[in-house]
Amino acid sequence: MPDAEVLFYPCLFNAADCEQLFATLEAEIAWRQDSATIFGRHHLLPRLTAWYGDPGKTYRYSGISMEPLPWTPTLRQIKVAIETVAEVEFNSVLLNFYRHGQDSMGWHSDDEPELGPNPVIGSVSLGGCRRFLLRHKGNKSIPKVELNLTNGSLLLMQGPTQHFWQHHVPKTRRTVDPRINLTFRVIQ
Ligand SMILES: O=C(O)CCC(=O)C(=O)O
Ligand SMILES: [Fe+2]
Repeated sequence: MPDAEVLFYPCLFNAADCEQLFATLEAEIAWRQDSATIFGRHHLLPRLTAWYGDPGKTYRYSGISMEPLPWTPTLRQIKVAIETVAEVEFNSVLLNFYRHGQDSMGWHSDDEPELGPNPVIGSVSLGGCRRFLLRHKGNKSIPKVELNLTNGSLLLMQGPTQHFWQHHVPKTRRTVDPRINLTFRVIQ
């Protein structure tokens, strides 16, 4: 991929660990359905979300401001596991719960100013496999890149990726298992 640094580890966690991590996170995370304000109108987000991290690492996007909840042992366990691969110390994590195929994430870049100039995003997937697409923002002749974010995988996006590329998780009419995604971040 030009103008990007994207690394994919299909099996960071084994099947037994994935099952246990999914069940714990599904039960213990304070999932909520937020609404985003677009042109002055409120829209429920098509997924559940939660924000955990070090105290004071406030996260703002689409008119939402989230104060982090404190790390749980399970979140710390996942954080430590991916930090050895990413060689970065993350201080916060945005969690997404895709309940079914109609839950999704629209095209965006993770380029909020508080993420700094070249953010490292460590994205862990648990549960149902979903398609993940990347498209170049400037040059439409560069083909889209498609990945299947499998159970137990880690996707690292770093370097200039967020400047030049957007990504999304499309809806699907297929029957898919619920999916938990954790995007670990460094808030400046
Ligand atoms: O669910 C995913 O794989 C993508 C999540 C994402 O892009 C985000 O939280 O910024
Ligand atoms: Fe993202």
